[in-house]
Amino acid sequence: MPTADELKQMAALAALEKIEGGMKLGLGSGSTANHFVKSLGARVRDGLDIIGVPTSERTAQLAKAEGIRLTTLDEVPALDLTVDGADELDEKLRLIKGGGGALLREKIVAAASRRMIVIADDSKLVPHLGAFPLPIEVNLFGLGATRAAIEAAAYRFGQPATLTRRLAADGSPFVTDGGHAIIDASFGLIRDPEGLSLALSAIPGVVEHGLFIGLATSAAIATPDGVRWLHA
Ligand SMILES: O=C(CO)[C@H](O)[C@H](O)COP(=O)(O)O
Repeated sequence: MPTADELKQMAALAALEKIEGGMKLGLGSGSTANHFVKSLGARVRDGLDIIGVPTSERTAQLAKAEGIRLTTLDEVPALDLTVDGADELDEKLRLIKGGGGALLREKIVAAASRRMIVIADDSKLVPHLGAFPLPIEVNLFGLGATRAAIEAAAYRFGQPATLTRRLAADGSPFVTDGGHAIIDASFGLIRDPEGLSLALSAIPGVVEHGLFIGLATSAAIATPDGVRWLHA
C-alpha cells in the first residue's frame, strides 16, 4: 500500500508528463507541489527548457535550488499551465486551497494560466467541500471588523461559521507572503460554493479566500490503483 507521500509523488509525476519544452508554468505550493517542483528540476537539469512563476517564497527557494528559471507575472503575464495541490476538491473541480497559506498568489497565478492541473492523493477528493476549514486571507487593518463581517455574512448565507485566526508553528500570528492574516472558517459542508465565494469576496478587508472555482481544468488524483484523471 503506498503511503500518502508516495501518492502525492505519483500525482506529481503524472502532471510532469504533461510538461513540454517552452512552457511558461505556474509552480504551486505545499508538499504535493514540492514533489512536482523537485521532479521538474530533474527534467530541467536534463535539458528541458521551461520558465516558472512561483506561488510562494518557499516554492521560489525550492525552484531556485532545483535550477528552475523563474520569472514574474509582470514579465510574463500569461502562463500556459499551473500545477498545484489542493486541500480538498470535488468532482466539479471546485477546490479549497490555502492550507499552506499561499492562496492569494496561488489564485493570481492560476487565474493567469490557460490551464491548471491539480495534483492530489485520493484523500483530497470529497463529495462536498467544507470538512477542511476554508482559509480566508484578511488585511491586518481592521481585522476585528472584517472578522465580524465574515461572521455576519456566513450567518446571512445560512452557513454560520466558527472562525479561528491562524497561528504559526511558534504560536505567533501567521502572516502570509503578502503580509496579511489568515482566518480559517469552519462552515461545515458548503452547500453553495459559488454563492459563498461571491459573498466572501464582497467583504471589504477580505483580500482573497481559498475557494477556487472555475480555475482547475484537470486533476491527477493518485490512488493505490494508479492515477485517475478528472477533467472540467
Ligand atoms: O493550497 C495550498 C497551500 O496554500 C496547498 O496546495 C494545499 O495546502 C495542499 O498542500 P499539500 O500538498 O501539502 O497537502
